[in-house]
Amino acid sequence: MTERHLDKTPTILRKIVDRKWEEIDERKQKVSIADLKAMAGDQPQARGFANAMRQRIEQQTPAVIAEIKKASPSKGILRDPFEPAVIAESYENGGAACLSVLTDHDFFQGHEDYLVAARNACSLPVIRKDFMVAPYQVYESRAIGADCILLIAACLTKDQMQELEGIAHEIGLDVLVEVHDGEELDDALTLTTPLVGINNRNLHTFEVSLDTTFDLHERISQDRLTITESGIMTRSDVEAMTARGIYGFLVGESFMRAEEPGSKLRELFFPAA
Ligand SMILES: O=P(O)(O)OC[C@@H](O)[C@@H](O)c1c[nH]c2ccccc12
Repeated sequence: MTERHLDKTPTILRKIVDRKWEEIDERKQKVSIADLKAMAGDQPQARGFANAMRQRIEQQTPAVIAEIKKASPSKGILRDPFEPAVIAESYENGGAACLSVLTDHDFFQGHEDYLVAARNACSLPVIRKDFMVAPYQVYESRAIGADCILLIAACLTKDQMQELEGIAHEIGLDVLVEVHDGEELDDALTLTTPLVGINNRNLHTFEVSLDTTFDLHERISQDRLTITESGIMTRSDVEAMTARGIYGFLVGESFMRAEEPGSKLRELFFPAA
């Protein structure tokens, strides 16, 4: 693979990506890419992820991607016991627009089965949250029923992102491209997807600053949908975003730590409802 980001790639991300390539090799021994393509082809039409986001954002209503995540490298275990189907239902009742499910095993304690269980428990579109580096994973995402995939600019070159986006769109998946700085945003804006996520978490230091969104959002044109990601914890964080015209959100931790994730979503985003 071309590794343009090698020197600036943060250690943890580097480790995760190295592990992904091993994992893909292991998986290829069990299920061939041809089998995955066939399974992907047998899936019913995807639930429109980008459309669900666009509809709300155009009405200037919060479009919340509610995340199902058991643990993270920076925070450890977030929720135990962890019941993806119960959480998914709760999120739908709380007014989520879409779901995000972590499927990475080794660093986030996620699983493909969690995505399947969550998606079956509700009618919301679901993004597979994982570290996509190869076409194999894109077909696999469609085969397990995902509606959208994540492309993280910090671990992919522009060419890789364009290739993976092309495959995703060809097989009916939406794409969310994630950036953390101006250079990554330049690459991301060469893609055709309307969904541009700005990660407030610095993957070198794990520090979170909402200024990342405020700064980069200025450079994103109206035809794209900005989604602010990570570190949204309070009602005033939400209001700081909507005051700047940002209505797309991706939130995990603050929901995962709440007893009722959907009630927490409602409290943060729809306090009057
Ligand atoms: O739990 P938080 O701080 O609300 O963040 C959610 C989401 O943004 C975060 O999980 C995330 C953003 N980009 C990622 C890429 C991989 C894994 C996880 C992520």
